[in-house]
Amino acid sequence: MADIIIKNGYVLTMDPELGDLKNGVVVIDDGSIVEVAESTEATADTVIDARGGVVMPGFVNTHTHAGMTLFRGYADDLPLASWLQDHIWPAEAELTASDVVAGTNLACLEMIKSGTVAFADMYFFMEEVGTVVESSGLRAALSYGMIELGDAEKGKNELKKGKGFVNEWNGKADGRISAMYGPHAPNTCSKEFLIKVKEQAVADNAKIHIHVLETEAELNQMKEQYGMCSVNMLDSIDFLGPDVLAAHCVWLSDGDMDILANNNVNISHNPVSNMKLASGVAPVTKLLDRGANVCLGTDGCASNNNLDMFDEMKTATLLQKVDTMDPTALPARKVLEMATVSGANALDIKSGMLRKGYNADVIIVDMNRSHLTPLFDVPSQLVYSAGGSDVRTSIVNGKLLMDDHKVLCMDEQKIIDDAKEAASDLVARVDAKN
Ligand SMILES: O=c1[nH]cnc2c1ncn2[C@@H]1O[C@H](CO)[C@@H](O)[C@H]1O
Ligand SMILES: [Zn+2]
Repeated sequence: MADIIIKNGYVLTMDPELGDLKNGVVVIDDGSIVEVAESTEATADTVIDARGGVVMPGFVNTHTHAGMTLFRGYADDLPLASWLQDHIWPAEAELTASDVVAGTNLACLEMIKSGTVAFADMYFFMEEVGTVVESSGLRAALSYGMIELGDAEKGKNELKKGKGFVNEWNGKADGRISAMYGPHAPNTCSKEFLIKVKEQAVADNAKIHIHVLETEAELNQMKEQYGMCSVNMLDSIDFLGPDVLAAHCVWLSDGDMDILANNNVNISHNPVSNMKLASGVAPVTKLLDRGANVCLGTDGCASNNNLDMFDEMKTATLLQKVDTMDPTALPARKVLEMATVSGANALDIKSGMLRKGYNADVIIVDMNRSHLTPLFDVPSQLVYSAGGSDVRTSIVNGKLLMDDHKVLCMDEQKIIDDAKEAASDLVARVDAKN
């Protein structure tokens, strides 16, 4: 007897070999998908009727700072440098472990409700973040954000903290959690420090999550400091490879794109954040033309201001269309692939596709809604018309986290109340200091 059978739904497998099943079944047992077919002989403890819904792999959000949900709406309509240096960093200086717990719980709740099954996070108090993720039921690749600012002594401490986290958390929660090294960016971490980080990551068999060429200011600073851009500098120290998740990659030359693609670097595109902070437009279409693995992230809630991957997909495609002045750019199915298959590849998890042997990380999207009617093309509808609140059911690692819009793994109201309180106390502390 299997654990769960989902039947009567439109199964969008995202598996190029299997394609879509207009009326199919997905059978789940012991955390994995054991069958995806037109029908099944199997029986299960739980049978979910997905009539009127789309059964699909859940989303992989490849760049966020979950704890930053507490800063949702706190400092908007500002350029990145001032946003970060004058508002976010002073506020983060007051953050406590319990604030990050409250913010990360809120983020996990929001992600579960909007169909995200896995995310890559870079932040502080990561042990606490790990504990929250473990109990939420989600899957995550977590990293402690190391900011060294060219200070060798600070660098030593940061790397020690990063290493401590990697050694303790990589593979935890039945393998749902992986731990990465998180050097913040090439302009906030020195070349010498980045060399050490790479060495340590290789030694620990851990991946690296880093911001790269998010702004023109970073590009100019790097040229001044090193006589070359971030991508060239990282390439010069053999930093780049399939173990690297590079967030943003907005200010790339054609040569930089070749380097990233040839080194199989995973690129997290975060279009909403890039538009909100007016950072620029990442050359996604050109990167994809070069065969690069481009995935999708929301970035933190202070620069988005939500964690909804549906918003991210729609924005990604609209932005490429207007940037290239080509309405055929980044079609719906391709952007869905970025949000599922490519994200799973970037985090090296067997999710992002409904296929036998893959993780049972599955969502059901309710299509029986006014704004989703009529339904001619499922990928188009998901990308251009649907939103996070259309997600009805969420399963991660074979466990039901939300069933028919009811969250089963956490106390929704308590999480909202705790986050409200933590945010207002935090802002009061920041105001008292400044
Ligand atoms: O878009 C961004 N660019 C650069 N830094 C960011 C962005 N969003 C958040 N952070 C900052 O990165 C650190 C993570 O450990 C935090 O300081 C967070 O505020
Ligand atoms: Zn970021």
